[in-house]
Amino acid sequence: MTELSVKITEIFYSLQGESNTVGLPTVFVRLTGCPLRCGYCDSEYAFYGGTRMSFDEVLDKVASYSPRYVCVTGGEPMAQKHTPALLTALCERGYQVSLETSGAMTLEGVDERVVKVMDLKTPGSGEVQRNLWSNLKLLDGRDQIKFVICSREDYQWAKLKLDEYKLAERVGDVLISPSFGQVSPRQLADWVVEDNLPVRFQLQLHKLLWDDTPGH
Ligand SMILES: C[S@@+](CC[C@H](N)C(=O)[O-])C[C@H]1O[C@@H](n2cnc3c(N)ncnc32)[C@H](O)[C@@H]1O
Ligand SMILES: Nc1nc2[nH]cc(C(=O)O)c2c(=O)[nH]1
Ligand code: SF4
Ligand SMILES: [Mg+2]
Repeated sequence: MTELSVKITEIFYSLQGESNTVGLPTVFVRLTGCPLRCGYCDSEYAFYGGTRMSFDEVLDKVASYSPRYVCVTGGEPMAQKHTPALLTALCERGYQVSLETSGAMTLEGVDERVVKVMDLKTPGSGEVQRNLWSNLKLLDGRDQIKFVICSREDYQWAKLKLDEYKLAERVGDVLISPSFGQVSPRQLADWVVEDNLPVRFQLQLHKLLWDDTPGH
């Protein structure tokens, strides 16, 4: 059998800056390439280039940090055909594996053990039409849904979707955060409190700590 490989932008060890494992030491595997173009994307450097690595090379690099948590991100990880197999290989090694995804591609075939963090793209992202709503039925109480808010209109849209799809009842956490530098964190926090929204508000911890430097 030929060995499977994936295209990788970076593998690094840092503190989880997002999701409900925020603050936990985590290895990040950032896969190259994304078919979306969210206006706020902070990972454009992962759109092109990258290095093709065999699964063994990826697994060895991850193991060199002896992590408990591994976060597979990108780019859009699900845009590479071998990502589901890589996720399973990471689970087999005993890591607690999470997947950061736009949910624009089907999540069918993703290992049950993987915690899926699916970003529902808002109108303000410019990619709302890419949301694959059928993915919602593949999420369960261990998974998370995320809204990155660019404006008051985005906030109102998120509120509607929360209600329409009963999102808070489907997943472990619905996360809401400001698009960095676009909406004031305080403003978004006030809206959430005012409306008693069933969400977990968050700021990207790594940006507060390390100022958006790649590799953190
Ligand atoms: C870079 S993306 C990679 C995974 C996948 N492509 C996605 O969009 O979920 C990881 C997460 O960072 C978020 N993100 C990207 N740029 C951001 C910004 N400027 N402010 C806040 N969150 C941002 C995305 O919305 C997404 O939830
Ligand atoms: N520290 C840190 N935490 C993160 N959580 C999700 C990230 C991502 O880019 O997907 C990320 C990232 O780039 N850095
Ligand atoms: S889907 Fe993710 S990686 Fe792709 S452009 Fe949007 S935020 Fe960036
Ligand atoms: Mg990031």
